[in-house]
Amino acid sequence: MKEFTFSEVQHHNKENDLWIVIDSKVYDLSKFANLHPGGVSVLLAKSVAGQDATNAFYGLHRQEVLSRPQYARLVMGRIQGEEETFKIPIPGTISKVPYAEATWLADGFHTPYFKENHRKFHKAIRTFFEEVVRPEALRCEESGKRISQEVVDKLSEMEIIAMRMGPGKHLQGRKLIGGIVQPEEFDYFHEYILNTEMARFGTRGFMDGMLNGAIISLPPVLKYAPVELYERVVPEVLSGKKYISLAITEAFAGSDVNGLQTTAIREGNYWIVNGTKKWITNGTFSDYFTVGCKTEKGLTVLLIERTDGVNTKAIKTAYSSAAGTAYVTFDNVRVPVANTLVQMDKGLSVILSNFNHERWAIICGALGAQRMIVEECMKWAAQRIVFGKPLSSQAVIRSKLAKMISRVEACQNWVESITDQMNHMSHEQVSDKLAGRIALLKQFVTKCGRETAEDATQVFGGRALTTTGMGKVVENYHRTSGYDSILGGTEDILRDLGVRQAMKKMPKEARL
Ligand code: HEM
Repeated sequence: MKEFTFSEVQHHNKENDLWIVIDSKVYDLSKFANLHPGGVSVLLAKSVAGQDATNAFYGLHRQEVLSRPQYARLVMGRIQGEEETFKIPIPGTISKVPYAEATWLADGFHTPYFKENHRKFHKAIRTFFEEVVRPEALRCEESGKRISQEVVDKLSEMEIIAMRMGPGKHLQGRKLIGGIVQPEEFDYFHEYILNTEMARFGTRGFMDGMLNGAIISLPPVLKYAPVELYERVVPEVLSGKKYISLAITEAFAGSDVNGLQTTAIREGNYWIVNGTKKWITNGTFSDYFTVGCKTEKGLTVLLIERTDGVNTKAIKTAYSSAAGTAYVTFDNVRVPVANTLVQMDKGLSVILSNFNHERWAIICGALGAQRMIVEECMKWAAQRIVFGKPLSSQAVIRSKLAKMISRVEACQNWVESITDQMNHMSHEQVSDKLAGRIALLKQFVTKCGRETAEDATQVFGGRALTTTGMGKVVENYHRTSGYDSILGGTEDILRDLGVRQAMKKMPKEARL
């Protein structure tokens, strides 16, 4: 790279002949100045034109701006004898910002839960997500387009779709992340890593679009489908060739699954299904739907294929339509009886037993996102200069940071302890012992997340209100953190469930 002295740079300080230095690199902005989104005048200011504008730059732009190809081209050399300080982290790097990582990932800390294999797995996942998924996530979040087949194929090659269903026999014979973890070794801490890592891009809509529909709709197929149906549908979904959604919620009934109005009426070897479903994640592009229907005596869960009479319509929501959120209608849909996922009229138990894993997965994602917001705020408070000092020199900002850190650390420890319990319990034990605790944990994590979203917005000020620029990650989080607090059960419902479950187990002899 060509080298310059600082005094050489200083001569180029006017329109059409404009150089600046950012972190030891010399940029020629002569042609770019008129195209600069922040305007030309700011670049011609005395403190910027021909000067070292590192602090001015980092007060106004995210680091990623400089790595965009159209801007990276503006570099013409570097200052003699100087080294760059702010290196763009290579994919897979562990952040050194205090509290930006869970303790188990931070240098010099210990963990009773995560083993060497989890660390290897984490490194591979973070690298893969940052190299392959992140660029796609940013593109889709903005355009509203669904995840491309190319990226889905890469996810399936790594067996990420299969791993997101959790540990189990569906992993047998699969080469997970090229063989880094053996199918029988894969546990809920591995799955926790997948869920937290995918939440780190500030792209909440895309995150649901990254086939979150499958993690809630395929488990009933894995558990209850007759052999023939299983052997056809499961390989298609886990290889990313077909998509699947859970269709339970209706405009008529959300958390009250008993109030569903979609009906399935038996006619010989078929069910005739009529009704509507709302807020169906991935519904706009799904081939299969795991559907809760009202039948003569109760509820039945059917696997319905996208055939005649099944229609989906995109619903506009607060987050990106990359999630594929749909309104689904079933009009006289003929569903083979062989597509019944559970013995007739036992549907409610299928739906309810599915909720614990779904809620836990949402918790992990919400935790990953909350932690990423703490990192954003720590960095911003350190680099933003106000009244001649870093933002962190203000006690009120430090107080907000303290609250954010305390919340995320409390959530982290509770999540790790519940995840450990899941590793040691059967499906039935989880339903019996953890349903209430997972419900309480979820409402706690999402409430903390929403409080952190509020604090982060105050810390970033106006920047947290724009979808581009410095505060874009906080803006996305503030706009979308409510999703975690609603999907899989609202906070109020979960608080109630948690306490009801505890009350059921109160010993009769307990007295003050
Ligand atoms: C290589 C040099 C630079 C490049 C490539 C660049 C690029 C950009 C881009 C892409 C934006 C849009 C917002 C974003 O995506 O972050 C922007 C905004 C802006 N830039 Fe620059 N910029 C450069 C240097 C500077 C410098 C030295 C200043 C000094 C004051 C400056 C001041 C601004 C301002 C005031 C805004 C508007 C910020 C806002 O809306 O909050 N830029 N710049």
